[in-house]
Amino acid sequence: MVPAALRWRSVVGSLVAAGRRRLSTVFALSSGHGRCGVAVIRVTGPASADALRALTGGRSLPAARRAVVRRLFSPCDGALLDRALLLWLPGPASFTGEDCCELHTHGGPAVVAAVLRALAAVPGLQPAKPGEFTRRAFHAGKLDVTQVEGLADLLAAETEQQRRQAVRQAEGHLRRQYGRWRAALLRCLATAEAFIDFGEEELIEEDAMAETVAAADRLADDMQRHLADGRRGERLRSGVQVTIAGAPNAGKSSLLNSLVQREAAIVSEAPGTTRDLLDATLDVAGFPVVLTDTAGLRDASDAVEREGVRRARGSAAAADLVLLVAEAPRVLSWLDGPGGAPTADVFVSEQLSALGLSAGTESPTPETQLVLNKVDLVTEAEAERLGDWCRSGSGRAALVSCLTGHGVPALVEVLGDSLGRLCADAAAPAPALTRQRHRLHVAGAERHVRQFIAQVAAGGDLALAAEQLRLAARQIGELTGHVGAEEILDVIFSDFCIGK
Ligand SMILES: Nc1nc2c(ncn2[C@@H]2O[C@H](COP(=O)(O)OP(=O)(O)OP(=O)(O)O)[C@@H](O)[C@H]2O)c(=O)[nH]1
Ligand SMILES: [Mg+2]
Repeated sequence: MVPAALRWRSVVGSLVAAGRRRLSTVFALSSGHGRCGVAVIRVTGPASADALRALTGGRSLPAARRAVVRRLFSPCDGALLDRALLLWLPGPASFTGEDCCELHTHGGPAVVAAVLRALAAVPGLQPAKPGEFTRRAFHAGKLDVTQVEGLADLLAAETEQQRRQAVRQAEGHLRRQYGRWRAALLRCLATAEAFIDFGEEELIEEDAMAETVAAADRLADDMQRHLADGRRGERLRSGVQVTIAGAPNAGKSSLLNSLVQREAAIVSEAPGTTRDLLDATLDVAGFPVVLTDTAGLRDASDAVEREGVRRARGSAAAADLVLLVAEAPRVLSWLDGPGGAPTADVFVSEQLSALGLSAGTESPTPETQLVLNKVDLVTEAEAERLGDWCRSGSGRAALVSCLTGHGVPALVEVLGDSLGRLCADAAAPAPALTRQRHRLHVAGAERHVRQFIAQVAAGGDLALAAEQLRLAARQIGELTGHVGAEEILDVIFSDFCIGK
């Protein structure tokens, strides 16, 4: 009878040799850290089968892709570690394209630590770096860079709409669109090159070139449409900037607190309470919002307040949406004042310029939603009159009392509709680009395609024109990672989880 320790040593010994001649195999805890019911530990690489055998006391591998329950032992001394659910996922039909296995162990930190120690003792195995599983999937051609980005976004998604956009990108929606464009570019390039080689011998039909130019034109238009999305996909990914602005004491900080449902900002009856910008994140109808409270806008004598006002104006100018807060009683007296009763739109633009928020000629005035606060201080009839007046404009009425909470749910609904317009529709058939990187490459590709068309139209050298198509295809290649992916992957994985 061979002693258990010796038996285990011989299992380890035979694996040492195997480990040395093979590529690396990596493992990591893929589920979250801390105490939990079940922890998922993943292994990928050629020694995955050895790892499974080493931890199950040399038993044969389970059937592929069938969950089995087995006891796990330390490969060093044969000690029982846990009873776990195992999955054997042989390549290439696995996430990474390599042989993989998953160990679903009990989630206690000591169990996880013991199983990770046991895996580290298997020859050829080493801990995975952040994003290493996904990097291997990319190198196996399972994912392109846009899908890797989609996965990163899916892991970071905090709202429902972000999740929807990210999951579609991870599933390959952008990949397919860019793949079609690249294929179309290569077809155009092939015809152009055939013309260069054989055109003079009249082996190519005359209208083949005209068709190629027409196809390039359609492609450039597709790219242009894709770019003209008002940054809606990027906004959904990174959050919509909503700035609360208005005169001092209008109730801006009170509104921020009502929307985020906590006392995030200081509220007081002294005008000029808020000095600095205060950000709070919030999920409105599944859309991610960064809500910013600002200093009340006025000509301040105090230097600190003046700086606050400057920052407030900057935040409003850069915002996707401004919530312009005004006090309902003041608006009423303004309506009854000598200026008569102009429409709500006129009021908004007058207010924007009086507060120094209208952008002038350089940048467009930000989208603005008027919010009339302190409706608890006006009569019901007056509130009704204000509501009608608001509806006379292009915006929707938002009469609230931050003190009583009246009208806040209706404002959230109005806000949700605005966000729906400002963000990409995650269910739309045409996927939206979600990063500035995408925008730069698509814009570059479109520019080259248009140059190709212009050069052909001008009767220029076809070889030079064809070079533009090659450059356009290169831009799309960089976008999807067919060209120069490593640097982009390094950036993406720099904040990726270990175990993914
Ligand atoms: N009656 C009434 N008072 C309100 C309401 N909302 C805010 N207030 C009061 O108005 C005062 C100013 O509120 P804040 O939220 O600090 O106003 P603000 O616009 O942030 O003011 P600054 O930061 O100074 O520009 C406080 O005394 C609040 O309690 C409301 O709906 N009704
Ligand atoms: Mg304030």
